Amino acid sequence: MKILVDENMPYAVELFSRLGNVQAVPGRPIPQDALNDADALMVRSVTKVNESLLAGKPVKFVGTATAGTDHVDDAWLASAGIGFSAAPGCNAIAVVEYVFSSLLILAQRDGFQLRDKTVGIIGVGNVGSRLNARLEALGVRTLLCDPPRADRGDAGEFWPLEKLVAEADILTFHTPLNMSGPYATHHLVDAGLLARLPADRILVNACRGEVVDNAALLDALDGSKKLTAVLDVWEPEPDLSLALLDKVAIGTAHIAGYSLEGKARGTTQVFEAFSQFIGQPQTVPLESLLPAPEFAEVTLSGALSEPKLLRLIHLVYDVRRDDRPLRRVAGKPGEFDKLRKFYEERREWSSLRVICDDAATADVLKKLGFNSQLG
Ligand SMILES: NC(=O)C1=CN([C@@H]2O[C@H](COP(=O)(O)OP(=O)(O)OC[C@H]3O[C@@H](n4cnc5c(N)ncnc54)[C@H](O)[C@@H]3O)[C@@H](O)[C@H]2O)C=CC1
Ligand SMILES: O=C(O)C(=O)[C@H](O)COP(=O)(O)O
Repeated sequence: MKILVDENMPYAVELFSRLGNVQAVPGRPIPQDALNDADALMVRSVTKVNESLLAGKPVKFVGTATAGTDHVDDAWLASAGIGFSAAPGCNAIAVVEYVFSSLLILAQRDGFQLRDKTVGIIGVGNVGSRLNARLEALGVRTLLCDPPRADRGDAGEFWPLEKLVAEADILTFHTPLNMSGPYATHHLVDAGLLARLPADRILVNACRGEVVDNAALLDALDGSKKLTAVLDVWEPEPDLSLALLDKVAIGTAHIAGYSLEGKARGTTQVFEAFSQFIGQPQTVPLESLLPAPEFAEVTLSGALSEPKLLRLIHLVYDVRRDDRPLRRVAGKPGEFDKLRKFYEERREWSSLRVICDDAATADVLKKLGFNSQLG
């Protein structure tokens, strides 16, 4: 059995070799001839998986080591009898930590406390619900918008997007890209929404570029009303608007989900789904794959202020390390994808043991996802 894997899937060659012959290939573009004798294909978000890629090929299973699935025509896969699995939630923690780093940097730059702001979360799934829990642990007021969950009658208080537009100081988007239907998200942020947004708001997009009309956002950022934008995703990728990059406070190359843990979970989730599909079920504990972190333990004295939290989280991940290189290379062919391919190792907050002398601090840090303890 031949299994094609995207070369940007850590641990994929090692794991899938347990099940067959593995070939690692680039995902954008995927070499067509490699598909001619492939039984299974493991991709990331940069590979469009549809009839034109796979019709007439022997592929029986497709896995995507990603949370988003807008690059996969799953209806066509089902009609062609091809098995499919994504990796829901694999990198949700990484996206949350990206958003926290960004917001605390803006708080420091603009002289505000996050806990004095209201954060509107649009899309309260794996990312949005974890973000909500961590913001609540810090005492930040949140407003949640998730019409599909509201319509399903899920527990919790869900609001229409317009309430968030009117009341939230910060709007952060964590929806799938839905091109149509009752819950369409394509250009959910358009010129009209941007015009209704009061001054001095922060907008974060770490889901899909097309959820925000990038031309309208550029116009808004060029206008007289103060607006701050953080963009990890662009319309289009990889050829983002250089004018827009110049105007955003933080801009990165679609790496919000790129913690080592997040990428490794993506690989293990599709590996486990595929091993099940072929009748050889196997599970892989994440700890068996991950190396020891660079910084494993720190001690923290006293109560937790936001500036102290900013310094602590930036021992693990500071989003500015990803903003600078994008500004350096944006516009040069191939460089966006290179930043993603040669991504410097990044860990999640849980990799850092924090020994605290203050019980309340230890408690908050645990709720935020650190491995904290009273020592
Ligand atoms: N920048 C990055 O590196 C990453 C980006 N993503 C993107 O973020 C998206 C969200 O990720 P997850 O939370 O893991 O997905 P998820 O599927 O767990 O959650 C998405 C939530 O959005 C809600 N939703 C759907 N349509 C909506 C609408 N019109 N308005 C408001 N809410 C709506 C859904 O009901 C669901 O609760 C993914 O679909 C993916 O496109 C995900 C991971 C990493
Ligand atoms: O999981 C998702 O959805 C994402 O957006 C991924 O983090 C994107 O990473 P690649 O699959 O493009 O490497």
